Amino acid sequence: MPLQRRIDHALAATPPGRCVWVALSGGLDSSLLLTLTAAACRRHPRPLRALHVHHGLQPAADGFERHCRRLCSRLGVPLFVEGVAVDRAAGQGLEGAAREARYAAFARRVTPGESLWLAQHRDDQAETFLLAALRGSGVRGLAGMAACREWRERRLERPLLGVARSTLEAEAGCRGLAWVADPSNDDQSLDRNFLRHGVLPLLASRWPHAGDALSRSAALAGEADALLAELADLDLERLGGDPARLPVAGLETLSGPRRRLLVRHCCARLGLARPPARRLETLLAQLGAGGDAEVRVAWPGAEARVWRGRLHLLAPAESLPAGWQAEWDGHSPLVIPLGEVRVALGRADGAPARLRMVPRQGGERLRLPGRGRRDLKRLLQELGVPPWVRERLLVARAGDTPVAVLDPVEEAWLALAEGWISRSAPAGSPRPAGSPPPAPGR
Ligand SMILES: Nc1ncnc2c1ncn2[C@@H]1O[C@H](COP(=O)(O)OP(=O)(O)OP(=O)(O)O)[C@@H](O)[C@H]1O
Repeated sequence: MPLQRRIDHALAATPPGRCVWVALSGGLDSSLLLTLTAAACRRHPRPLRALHVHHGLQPAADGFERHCRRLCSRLGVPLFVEGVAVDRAAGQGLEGAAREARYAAFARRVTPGESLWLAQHRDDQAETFLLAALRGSGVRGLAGMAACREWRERRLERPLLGVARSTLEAEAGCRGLAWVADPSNDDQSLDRNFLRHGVLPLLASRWPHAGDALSRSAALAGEADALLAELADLDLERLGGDPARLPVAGLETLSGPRRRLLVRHCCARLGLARPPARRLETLLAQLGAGGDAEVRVAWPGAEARVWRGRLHLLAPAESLPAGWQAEWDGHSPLVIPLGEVRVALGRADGAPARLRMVPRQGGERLRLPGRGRRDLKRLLQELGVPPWVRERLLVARAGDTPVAVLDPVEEAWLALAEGWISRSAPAGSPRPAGSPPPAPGR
């Protein structure tokens, strides 16, 4: 299909009125994508904007921005430039850190409900497939980049994913299009560049359709991955349907591969990082060992615990700074170092409250309505509160007296002393403290 028609189709499939953003690096692919999309917008009018992220990592970066400005002004497309600070010390390599900063900038600019178009093409997909194979990935990694998917309530699309780089180069040549070359794309110490310049041309010299074949394999792996997700959903349904609390006995009825699949799938459903293969093996071996041994296996971005026969998948616990406590009147927003907690608390008789919020220390006793003074530890056991939740509890004290117990992550009062009531919370930020950040994906 001719390139322009491909983009026209993609735009026609975008609901009228929905804003389309083109992520414009200034390279050949995204400069061409913007040019084609601007032309398509004349036939299928949609609000169109370009977004350039200035990473500030190399002297050439100002030149990228200048090119983007020139191109957008020629096409009459509004350009937004986002400067980012790349955290080189984040332990994921410079490329990974730049990518994370770029996606954070995309999320800042592009509003939920809008579409973001990226210019990756078929040869990028072939490289991604090979990189995944060289890491020993399963079908999910081999599937590479999705042509279209939901991302943080936005629509992420790659309308050029089925198009060969050579086709894009030819089209840009015919149009006399200008673009900027990123010198870091020639650095063959980077794996992707080594594949691009060294390996793929060699493969293509023997198998001219190598790029096409590899990207077809990626698409087939994507289909297999979708089928596995359906299988995992069926298993999850059979085991009660709660991805955060899987029954260990039910898990043990599954074959090893299905058990691994289900745990990974549940992590994804919960927005948690999937466990690396070896961590997952450790976890499942501990489950298989049986008994009440306290199982706790953590990996970056998530952890798993077993309690009362269930495997709990959790965001990693965030702890409060040592010695932290806060004065609170019970109705103003309660802000703790983990975020804002949307709860309110008051005296039943309406008298003003002067409270101090402190982490639970142990040994607290509460006077419960109709039950007298009760030991908090026993009370939490009776309520079936898991140990890791007990560790994060805050106690509201009036003077020295504990009057309420708060789970700041669930934003819920677990116990209230006689004379105290939970009130409706002040309006505030929608993020519950401790909720995991959405993971960037493919
Ligand atoms: N600095 C940036 N600002 C905005 N979008 C970007 C930026 N860098 C990359 N992108 C988007 O992500 C896609 C993939 O990035 P990648 O680094 O593989 O491409 P590139 O070689 O820099 O640029 P191009 O794809 O335009 O030739 C780009 O096509 C573009 O849509």
